[in-house]
Amino acid sequence: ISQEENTLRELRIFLRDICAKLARNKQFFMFTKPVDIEEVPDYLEIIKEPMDLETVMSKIDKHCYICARDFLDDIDLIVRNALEYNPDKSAEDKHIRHRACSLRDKAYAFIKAEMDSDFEDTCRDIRDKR
Ligand SMILES: CC(=O)c1csc(NC(=O)C2C[NH2+]C2)n1
Repeated sequence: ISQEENTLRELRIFLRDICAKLARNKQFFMFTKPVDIEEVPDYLEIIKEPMDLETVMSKIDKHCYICARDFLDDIDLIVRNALEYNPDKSAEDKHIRHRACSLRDKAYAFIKAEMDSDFEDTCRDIRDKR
């Protein structure tokens, strides 16, 4: 098995651990599964590229992420979608926007804490030459 495959396997192990920790957090339950269109019928009229933590987990297993940056781009998409769909001054919208910002900060903090930067640099080199 090539050194590249060893590196990408280790990346997947890191990302599964971080994604599981985010999905376990009760604060983020509204981000753990795709929005139910029966419950929120206008969601797909507003949000053109839905994303959620269960989908992120399945993308890890499908080898969609070659570096932590790719993973964080999908976390940022979850956050952006929540901010766009919940723009109002209402307490409910403010609450969801606050949780979305907390999700982003926790994800970035876990990556920074658990991944040394030269490991990410190695992953970027693999991505950039593919
Ligand atoms: C995942 C996500 O961002 C989401 C799910 S429901 C929701 N918002 C509401 O249900 C209403 C509060 N203002 C609209 N946002």
